[in-house]
Amino acid sequence: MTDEKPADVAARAVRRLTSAILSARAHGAVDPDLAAEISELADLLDAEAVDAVDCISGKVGTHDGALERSPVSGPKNPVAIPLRFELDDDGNASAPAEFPAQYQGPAGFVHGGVSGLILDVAMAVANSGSNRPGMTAEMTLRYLRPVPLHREVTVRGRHLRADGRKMWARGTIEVDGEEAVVCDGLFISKELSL
Ligand SMILES: CCCCCCCCCC(=O)SCCNC(=O)CCNC(=O)[C@H](O)C(C)(C)COP(=O)(O)OP(=O)(O)OC[C@H]1O[C@@H](n2cnc3c(N)ncnc32)[C@H](O)[C@@H]1OP(=O)(O)O
Repeated sequence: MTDEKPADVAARAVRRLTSAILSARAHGAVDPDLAAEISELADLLDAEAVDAVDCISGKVGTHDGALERSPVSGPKNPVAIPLRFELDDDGNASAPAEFPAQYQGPAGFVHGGVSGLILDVAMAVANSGSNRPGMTAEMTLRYLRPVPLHREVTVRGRHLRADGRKMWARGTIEVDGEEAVVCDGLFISKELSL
């Protein structure tokens, strides 16, 4: 018996479905009956969906935090891997990650934009872990070596320093202990209201 929420279970199934569609035989061909069945399931869920803005603002009682719905770490977001960040005593964030087929850029490797997305959140988590949350203002990415799909890599975020409303952070993706992608980010603190 698992205490996993139904939405998390559904999101995990959709992730597997996405990978399976991309990995289907005959270059992504999916059986037409199966495709229709998947579409019917989507129709069923869609019919029960609440207004997206009400959902984000919590008006319908579904607000459960940015991390729950994040495209990087959200267990109920099928787009997310999802990454589970841990914070050390200094507020540094780290998470193991294994990227499936839907994140592919060059054949066999992770898309560079996906690496940027992941590192943005890794830095944001580290800033928050240092009690300095903020909005991303600038990111500079250096791609040193390709990040392989289907292999465990390590994602890290580190809050570097703050000056007034500005925060600087660094994010890295490491493959076999070596830096493959390095991102320097500037964040600006800002009051947010939904
Ligand atoms: C628990 C963790 C949860 C994680 C959640 C995931 C979060 C992931 C992070 C994101 O995805 S954030 C979304 C992407 N980013 C945005 O949408 C930001 C859009 N931009 C803005 O909202 C504003 O431009 C911004 C808040 C960044 C700054 O606008 P403000 O009007 O508040 O700032 P202002 O113009 O007063 O500038 C304040 C200082 O920052 C500086 N600054 C602002 N933008 C800059 C920039 N882009 N580059 C360099 N410096 C910048 C500006 O020069 C100034 O410096 P000084 O104080 O020294 O004069």
